[in-house]
Amino acid sequence: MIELDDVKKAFNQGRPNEFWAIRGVSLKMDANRITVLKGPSGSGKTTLLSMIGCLSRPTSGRILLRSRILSGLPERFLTEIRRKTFGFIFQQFNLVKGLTVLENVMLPAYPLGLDHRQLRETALKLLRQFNMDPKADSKVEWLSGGEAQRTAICRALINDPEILIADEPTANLDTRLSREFMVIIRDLKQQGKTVIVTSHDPVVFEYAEIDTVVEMRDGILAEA
Ligand SMILES: Nc1ncnc2c1ncn2[C@@H]1O[C@H](COP(=O)(O)OP(=O)(O)OP(=O)(O)O)[C@@H](O)[C@H]1O
Repeated sequence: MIELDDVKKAFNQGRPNEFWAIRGVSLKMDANRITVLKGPSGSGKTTLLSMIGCLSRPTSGRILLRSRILSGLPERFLTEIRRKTFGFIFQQFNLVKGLTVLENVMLPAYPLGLDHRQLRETALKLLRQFNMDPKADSKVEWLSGGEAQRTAICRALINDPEILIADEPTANLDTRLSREFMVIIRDLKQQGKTVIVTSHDPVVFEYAEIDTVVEMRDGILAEA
């Protein structure tokens, strides 16, 4: 489903502080699988994930989604693919303070211009699924860690993405909540989602339902 072909990424290219964060990664990720990118801090996991999720572009090499080359597409196509194909869960969950749980979940769908009432129904349905409906009208700043996590998951799912991308999703969670997160990920896979997670948390990469663990070191794949 996703193919990386000798992908490289440089920051500050051509300047004295030029840095190659990804130095040539080739990788295939199948649909409906859970893939974990693991590796030490600074090994390039987030950089690689953001290129897969069309949040940034490779300096060289190709990224293909269902055999379609993404890396050369103009920005507006890339944005559209990003919105419709990917759901994102970030380490700090990145919920928008001052807004309610329901408003946060609806946010990624606004640019798609859907009917507001229908969108609200979809968001409430997701919140019910994750037992967050009693908190729909609460401001996100008052949520517990587990509630913030479930809100972030609902938000990532609002556009019914095929691929869920999670960057260090358990970094701020205790072991119990981290395990709960993995159960949710497993359920999402059973519903047909493809999941790509970066993590250096053993609760994540040692979880039995993981299909593939890809290890990174200094911007390349570590030898198995
Ligand atoms: N915008 C940037 N400009 C310059 N260097 C960057 C930039 N973003 C990342 N880097 C560098 O690229 C390297 C890889 O960073 P990345 O965030 O991908 O690592 P990571 O494996 O996700 O680390 P962590 O586990 O700590 O999140 C790091 O050395 C980082 O300092």
